[in-house]
Amino acid sequence: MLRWLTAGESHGQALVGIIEGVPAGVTVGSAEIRAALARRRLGHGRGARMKFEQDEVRLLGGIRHGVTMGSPVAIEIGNSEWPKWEQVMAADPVEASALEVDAGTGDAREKSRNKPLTTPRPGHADLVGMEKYHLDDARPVLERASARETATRVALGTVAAALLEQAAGIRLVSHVVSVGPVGTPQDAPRPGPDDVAALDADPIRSFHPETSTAMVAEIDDAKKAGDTLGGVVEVLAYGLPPGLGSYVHSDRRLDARLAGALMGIQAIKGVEVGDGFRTAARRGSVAHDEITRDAGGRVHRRTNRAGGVEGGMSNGEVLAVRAALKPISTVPRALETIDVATGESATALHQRSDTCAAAPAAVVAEAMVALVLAEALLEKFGGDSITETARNVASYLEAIPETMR
Ligand SMILES: Cc1cc2nc3c(=O)[nH]c(=O)nc-3n(C[C@H](O)[C@H](O)[C@H](O)COP(=O)(O)O)c2cc1C
Ligand SMILES: C=C(O[C@@H]1CC(C(=O)O)=C[C@@H](OP(=O)(O)O)[C@H]1O)C(=O)O
Repeated sequence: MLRWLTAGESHGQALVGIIEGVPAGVTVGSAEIRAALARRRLGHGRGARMKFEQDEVRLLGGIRHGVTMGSPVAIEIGNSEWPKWEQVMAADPVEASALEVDAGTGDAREKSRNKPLTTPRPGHADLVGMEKYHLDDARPVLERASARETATRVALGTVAAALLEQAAGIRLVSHVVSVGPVGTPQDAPRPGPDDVAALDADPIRSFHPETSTAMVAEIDDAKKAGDTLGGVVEVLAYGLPPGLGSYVHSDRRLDARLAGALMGIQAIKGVEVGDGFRTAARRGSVAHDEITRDAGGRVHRRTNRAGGVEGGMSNGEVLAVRAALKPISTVPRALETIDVATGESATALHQRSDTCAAAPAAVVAEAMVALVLAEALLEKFGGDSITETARNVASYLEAIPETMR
């Protein structure tokens, strides 16, 4: 069983993630985790914070000399901006004078950071969070509702991705399909697992150069107008064996688990497996993927409209899932809200913010898919060491009759 958990606040000292159930023998270390975290910081439309903040990775347990030991893997991501927030986000009580906004001593900026946030942003967790947890300040809400937490998921996803590749040769790639109204043409080529460097080099993680240019222009335009944008991201997984997940019960369906994991990312409002909503508009004769043999005699689907999942199970084709991201809710031209301190009408709080988070959201979506697939892979194949898992995958594939593969 693979399970994981994260903790930590956006402006806290550090984020922490633990993943338990990783077999021994997976080669992974801080270099890979740092590289994945760097990819999550990329993307045109990211705000100022991404430029000056560093992710400081420390592996606290579960990995020795670059190889997992079978014990829980614990990862800390330190926040290099912590000294500025040390008093505001201190775990233990601090002297009131250290937090008084107008005390006139110490770091005035840190003190202003402690001002109660009472004008909740429409579209963020602020207002409902204050109602639910009986708070008169949005600070404790936004600290955890913030997508800063996705750094931990990307770190844990890196461990899951290493497991998938080393046990079964599964490789993942993520890209941005649309930004606001600017979409990649339907027939544009999709990236393969060897295209990751090209995607990392693109300003918006697009695989289509003309669309990328238009996406960047759209983001610049929205930013100039004091506005924000959403988009659609896609994750592709290559090399999946058939049979991950199951049709036998709703919560074992791979598509249901992927959808839940993707919807669990901040600001994701829709998920599509394969052609999803587009399939609903087709007739059956052109909606499904005919089963045939390729030139090499291997069974495959002529098309992949299903996105690699049939009956809640991976079918051996490329897995393709998309997630729709709503526009950033901290809108610079500030939306109407109320001041919860007075009950009067106000404009929503606005500090620095991302204009569009599509590129990092793609990397986060890839991590979530890796975590779901790793869990499904271990569920089917087990193994306390990666060699045991790999052996189980190989013998399962060999046991599928020739007439079916
Ligand atoms: C990678 C990423 C970065 C984000 N950056 C911001 C941001 O800078 N400002 C903001 O208001 N929301 C940002 N968001 C979105 C908020 O986290 C999200 O709107 C908030 O959690 C409310 O969305 P929900 O209703 O889906 O929970 C970001 C989301 C992601 C995935
Ligand atoms: C810090 C990250 O994203 C943050 C996610 C976020 C939000 O509301 O979700 C708001 C912004 O933080 P702040 O309000 O402090 O500028 C983003 O920078 C990150 O992705 O590492």
